[in-house]
Amino acid sequence: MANFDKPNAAIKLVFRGTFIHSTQKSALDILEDALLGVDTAGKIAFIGNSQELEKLSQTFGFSPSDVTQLTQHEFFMPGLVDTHIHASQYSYAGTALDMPLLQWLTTYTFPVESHFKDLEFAHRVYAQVVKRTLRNGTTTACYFATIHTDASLLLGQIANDFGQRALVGKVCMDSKNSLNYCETTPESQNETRRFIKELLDRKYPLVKPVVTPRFVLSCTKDLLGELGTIAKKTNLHIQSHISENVEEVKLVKQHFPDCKNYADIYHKYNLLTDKTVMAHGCYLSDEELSLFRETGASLSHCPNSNISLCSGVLNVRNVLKHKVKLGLGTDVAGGYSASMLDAMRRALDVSKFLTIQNPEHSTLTFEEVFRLATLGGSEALSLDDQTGNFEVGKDFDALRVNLTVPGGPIDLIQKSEPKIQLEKFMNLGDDRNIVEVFVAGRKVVPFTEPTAYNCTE
Ligand SMILES: Nc1nc2[nH]cnc2c(=O)[nH]1
Ligand SMILES: [Zn+2]
Repeated sequence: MANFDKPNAAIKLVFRGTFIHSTQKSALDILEDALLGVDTAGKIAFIGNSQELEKLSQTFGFSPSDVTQLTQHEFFMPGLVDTHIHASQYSYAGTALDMPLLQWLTTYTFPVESHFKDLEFAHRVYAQVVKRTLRNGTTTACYFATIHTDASLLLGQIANDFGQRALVGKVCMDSKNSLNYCETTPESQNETRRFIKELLDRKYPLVKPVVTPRFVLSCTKDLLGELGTIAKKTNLHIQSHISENVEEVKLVKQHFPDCKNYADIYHKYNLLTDKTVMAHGCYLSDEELSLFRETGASLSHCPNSNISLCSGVLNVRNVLKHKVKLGLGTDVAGGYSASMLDAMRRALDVSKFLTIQNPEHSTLTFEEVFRLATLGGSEALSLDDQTGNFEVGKDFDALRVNLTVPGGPIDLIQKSEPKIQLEKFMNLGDDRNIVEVFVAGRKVVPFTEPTAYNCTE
């Protein structure tokens, strides 16, 4: 039986073919020879069996000749959700991975981020990262920008122009560092308020601000307190980093001797809410994970970054056992790849590495990792009422995947079942296989470039 609500908007797209997604009940739900309709508001109006075509076309008022048929080597899957990515670090992605976190920040990261007061430079980098991630199937991205308000607003504008769903954070940091890449406390507070107001005033349908203390070592207690208050008043998302690296955890303990543990510091300043996403968490204790569970805060697992900066290893199985919401992140440029396909592969690698170390460890399956990259990510960002899978009423955020594109990376395609096709795509595929990307029902890849971005760089 088809799933649908009463029709309340006209249908603009209907697809027939294989749909693969995760649900609450199952990491992998495969619908073969299915029909999915998208209404003019970009929402999934119905999903059902193609035998119901006649009835659905009458109920929803579309013509069966308008149905787009997928080939046998194609399927639709939900768009990928990158729960943690530094748009500003994209300019040096793939380089500078020879130091641990704290030295890496002062040697490479802060000098590059300082350049984003130059809006032309910011425009170039931000347009590239939005395009690259969209091409790689990231329909939702949770971005860190830099401390610069106007450049952060520009990132919001560019995501909106290209049609990517995005949470955008102007980074807050008022603790002195050797490079002077920081703000005063009042500056950080006032500019955060201005950033939130100006971004909300623009009424971009898919782009929202996120309160972004960089991490506790970059912020004074006054600033953390004020950011907690701002997030509470505005009911906005919050993002930061937690427990990524041993040296960082040690310093945090020294700076906050009164707090029980790292998670407790954020909690004390009202920064652990059901709209908080914290990156990494490699060294969180079971007690801290329980606090995440109680507050509804989530974690972003960034395996490429954790390996590349030799930071640590997150035990995802243990996080899931504690019922903490969890998604995947690329963490560009600590992670060298902006592709969520890479994040999925590295998540599997890390899990297998844990099994090598301890054969009792229960390795993640590719189905579970698929879930983390889609529905899990949307839950981690508290956007699962809008995106993450193909439930009726959600926005149609989707990738049309074709395993047999000419010159593509996947050979030896036999007529295989959808589950095998998905596994092949996850392990061997790349952006050439992502032939179309939809966000809220709008086709955003291939690009119909806004003319302002029409450059060949
Ligand atoms: N990976 C990573 N960790 C951080 N902790 C504080 N800032 C950062 C950053 O930019 N990247
Ligand atoms: Zn990060």
